[in-house]
Amino acid sequence: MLFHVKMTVNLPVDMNPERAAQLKADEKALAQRLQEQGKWRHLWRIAGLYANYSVFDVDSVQELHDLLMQLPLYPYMAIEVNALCRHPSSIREDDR
Ligand SMILES: O=C(O)C[C@H]1C=CC(=O)O1
Repeated sequence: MLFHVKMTVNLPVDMNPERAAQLKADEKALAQRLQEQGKWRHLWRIAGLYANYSVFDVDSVQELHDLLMQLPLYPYMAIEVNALCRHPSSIREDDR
């Protein structure tokens, strides 16, 4: 199942810089692990914003929920989720 996810990060302006750096490093490590596993299929920066558009490929809504909740930056994110399905005009045979 594919889901389009928008994540907007809002770190508190008074957050300790070392704490912020650690959260970002932990987030990057998990994001790269999930990409290697094929769960986090696309990750794009939204130009000009501390935000991304992502596509997740998961087995269930519950799995998506659990992945998002475990992101280190989750407490500081606004997240929007849209379920995707195949477009009848798509020429990509490998997309579900
Ligand atoms: O930078 C972001 O968009 C937030 C988050 C998503 C992946 C990652 O490494 O950090």
